[in-house]
Amino acid sequence: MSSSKPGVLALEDGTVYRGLAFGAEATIAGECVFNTSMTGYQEIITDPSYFGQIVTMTAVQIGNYGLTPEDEESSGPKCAGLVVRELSPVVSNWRATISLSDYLAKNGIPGLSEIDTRALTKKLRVDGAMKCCLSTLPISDDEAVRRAREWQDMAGSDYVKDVTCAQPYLWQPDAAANYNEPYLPVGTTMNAPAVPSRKFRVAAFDYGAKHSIFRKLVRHGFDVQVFPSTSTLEQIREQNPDAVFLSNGPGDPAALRYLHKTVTGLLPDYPVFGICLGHQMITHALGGETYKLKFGHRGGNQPVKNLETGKVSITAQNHGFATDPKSIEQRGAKVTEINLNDQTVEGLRHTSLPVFSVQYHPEAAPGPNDADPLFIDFYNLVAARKAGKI
Ligand SMILES: NC(=O)CC[C@H](N)C(=O)O
Repeated sequence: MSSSKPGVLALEDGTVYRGLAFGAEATIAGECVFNTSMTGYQEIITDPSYFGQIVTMTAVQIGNYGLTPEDEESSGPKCAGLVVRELSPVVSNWRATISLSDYLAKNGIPGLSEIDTRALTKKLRVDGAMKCCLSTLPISDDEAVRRAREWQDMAGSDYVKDVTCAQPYLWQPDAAANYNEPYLPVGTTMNAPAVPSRKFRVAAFDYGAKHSIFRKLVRHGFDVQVFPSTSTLEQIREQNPDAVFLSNGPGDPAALRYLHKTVTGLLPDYPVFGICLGHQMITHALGGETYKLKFGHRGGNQPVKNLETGKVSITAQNHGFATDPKSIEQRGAKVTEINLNDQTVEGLRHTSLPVFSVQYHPEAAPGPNDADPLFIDFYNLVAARKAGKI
């Protein structure tokens, strides 16, 4: 429940919103973004791609089903702060173990409610993503605006080093996997898709991955060895994986030159599947470019058209940067998917190597599961490579 204590959100353009504080007592600055998902606030808060960002939820009431350990997408909340219209005064869900406010307080993240999130979202859509300051402490409007302006923009910064794993490890299938399948009747075990009898070993770069992506890979026939982002080509080769996966992650993709270099080295040797930041790393590894979108795509209702099949899927997304299509078309790759809202690049495929990627999150969590077939495509690609067919 929100306290009766005031809190403030200030944008770098001088706009100030006053509301009620919840979560931790803190003053933080970051990039102000909005997410249009109707459900899944826990998965959003714990998605490491939001590192450095203050997330505004456009759904009008947040917190009504609480939080549960199985829904964590990483070791804890990763966004810098949370802004909502109404924080639910009740938590009503048999799985809930903690309220949103207590969870954020426990983890040092401030939240702000009673904000006109529709006005804020419209502003970000018109003027673009902005630096901001969120405070649940008694600071003046001027001080909050000053802190917003002082924040060092994410452009040029490496955020991946703050969220990647410390050591390589083998992903262990966990009980939470059961909760992330669609249409699972409560209390039953999962009616799993036929897992192929032959398993492949995938080396997965953790740039700030969500747990659900590893769960999806396991469910589609992969043993997942997770590697820190700084792992070298030699460390990967030593493991002799059948394929490489590049995860999502936070921050500016252009700033990560050491990752571009590693991926350039991997592309000729392994089947590679990249998502979101991983897709952007493939872009840069090929010598292509990424650029910042005006206000990004964040939510579970982003329409994507596959240019090869004509099929449209509704996807889960969370990104502020995109691939420049011309820059990759000159480098041996082609655009396979576009976002129907703004025609920006959502997928690419290399024309001669077994390499493909998507800008969206095929693991959803939260979001629709339209993109599930991509995991089957990846498995089939690896199988074809192992059989010497490609
Ligand atoms: N979800 C992600 O991997 C985001 C990638 C990148 N940080 C962006 O905002 O575009």
